[in-house]
Amino acid sequence: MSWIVLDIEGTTSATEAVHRDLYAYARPRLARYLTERSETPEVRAVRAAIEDDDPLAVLHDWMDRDVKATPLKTLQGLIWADGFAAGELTSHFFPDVPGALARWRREGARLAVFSSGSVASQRPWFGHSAFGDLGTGIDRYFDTVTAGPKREESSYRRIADALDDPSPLFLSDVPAELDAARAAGWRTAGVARPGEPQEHADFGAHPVLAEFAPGALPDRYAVGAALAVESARLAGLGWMRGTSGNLSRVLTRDPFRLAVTASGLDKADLTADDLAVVDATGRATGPGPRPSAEAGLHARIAEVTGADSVVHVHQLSAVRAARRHPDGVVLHDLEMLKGLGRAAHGDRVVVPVLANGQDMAEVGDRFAAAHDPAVPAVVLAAHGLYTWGPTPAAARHIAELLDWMFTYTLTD
Ligand SMILES: CSC[C@@H](O)[C@@H](O)C(=O)COP(=O)(O)O
Ligand SMILES: [Zn+2]
Repeated sequence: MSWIVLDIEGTTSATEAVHRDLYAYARPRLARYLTERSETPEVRAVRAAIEDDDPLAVLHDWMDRDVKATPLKTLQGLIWADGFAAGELTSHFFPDVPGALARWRREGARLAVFSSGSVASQRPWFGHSAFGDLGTGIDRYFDTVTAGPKREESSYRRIADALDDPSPLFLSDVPAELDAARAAGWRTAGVARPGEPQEHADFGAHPVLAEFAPGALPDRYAVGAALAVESARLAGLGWMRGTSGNLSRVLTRDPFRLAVTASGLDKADLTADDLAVVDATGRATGPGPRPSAEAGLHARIAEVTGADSVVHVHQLSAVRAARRHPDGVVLHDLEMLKGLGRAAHGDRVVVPVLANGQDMAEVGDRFAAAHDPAVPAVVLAAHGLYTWGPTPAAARHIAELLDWMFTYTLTD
C-alpha cells in the first residue's frame, strides 16, 4: 500500500489560522485545565514533564515563543478537542485540500498525518473543518509522542514501519522535515503556499508545490502506485509477458495530460516512479522515464472515448480470436456480456479488429474510425487487446471478461 503523509500547519492549513484561532482559544483555558483536571492522567503527565514550580508560567512562555514542547501540545490538544466537540472551533483548510484528499484516495493511496500538534488535536482538526468532516479520508495520525521529533530521521523510519511502506510521500512546508524524511528513504515534496511563512523557503532538491493541483506530484505518485498494482495483477494473469503491455490514466483533461507506464520494463515489477506524463500526442511533457511506445494510442483512446483509464495486454485469446475473425469478433448469448453493459440474450457484440502498426497516430486514426462507443475494447491484429473504463480496475474487468469470451468462441 502506498501512503501520502501530510503535515498540517502551512501544508493543509494556514499557519495563521492555527496560531490565531487555536492559540487564542487555548490561552485563557490553560490555567483551568491545569487545576480542574489535575487528577487526570494526561494533566498529571503534563505537570510531571514540566518540572517547575510554576507550570502555568512555563506553558505560557512556551506558547508565546511557539515552542513545540510535548506537555504544551498535550494540554492544548485536550482544550481544542473540547472546543471542536462543543462547536466553538472550526478548522481551516486551503480550498484545494478536500478535493486533493478525495482524488488521492480514489487512486488508491492511503492518507496519514504527521504534525507536531498532538493526535488528540489532529483528529478534531480534520473532523471539524469548514468543508465538513475531512477525517473520514485519514487512516493514521502521528505526532511527536507516537513518532518522535519532526526533524529526526528515526521518526520517519518509525512511521514507515507502522505504515508498512518503505517510501511514503511526505508533504510539508519545512525543508528540515523533508530532509529528515528523505534521509529515511521517503519521497518528499515541499509545499510553498502563497502568503505562508515558508513561501520563499529554500527547498533544495525537494520538488516544490504551491498547491495540491490536479496532476501535480502527489497525484502522479498515487496514480503511479495504483498502475503498478494493476500492472502486477495483469502480469500475474500472463498477459504482460516479456515486458509487453501498458496502462494509462488521465491526470487532467485541460490541458490533456496522461500518466502512462514507462517503456520496456518488466510489467510485474513496476513502482510508483515507473510512470511518464504525456500530452495528447503521446509525447512526454517533462523529464522522467521514457513513455510507453504506445502512449500515443492510449491518449487517443482516452480522448475519443472519454474514458479515464486504458489497459493494453498481449492476451493470446484476443489475438487468436481476431485471427479467426479478422472483420470483428462476434459475441452473443453469453452471461458474461452483462459485464460489458450488454444483454446476456439476443444481443450481438462485435469487438473491432484493427490492423497493427508502429505509427501510433495512424493506428489512432484507425481506432477513431472503427471503435464502437458501446463496446469498450478493440483488438490490434497479431498484437493484443485494448480496453478502457473509468478506472484501471474497470478496464481490467473488461479484459478479464473478454479473455473468457474469446476463449469460449475459440472452442466452438
Ligand atoms: C514485447 S514488447 C511489445 C511492445 O512493442 C509493445 O507492444 C508493448 O505492449 C509494450 O511496450 P512498452 O513500450 O513497454 O509499453
Ligand atoms: Zn503492445
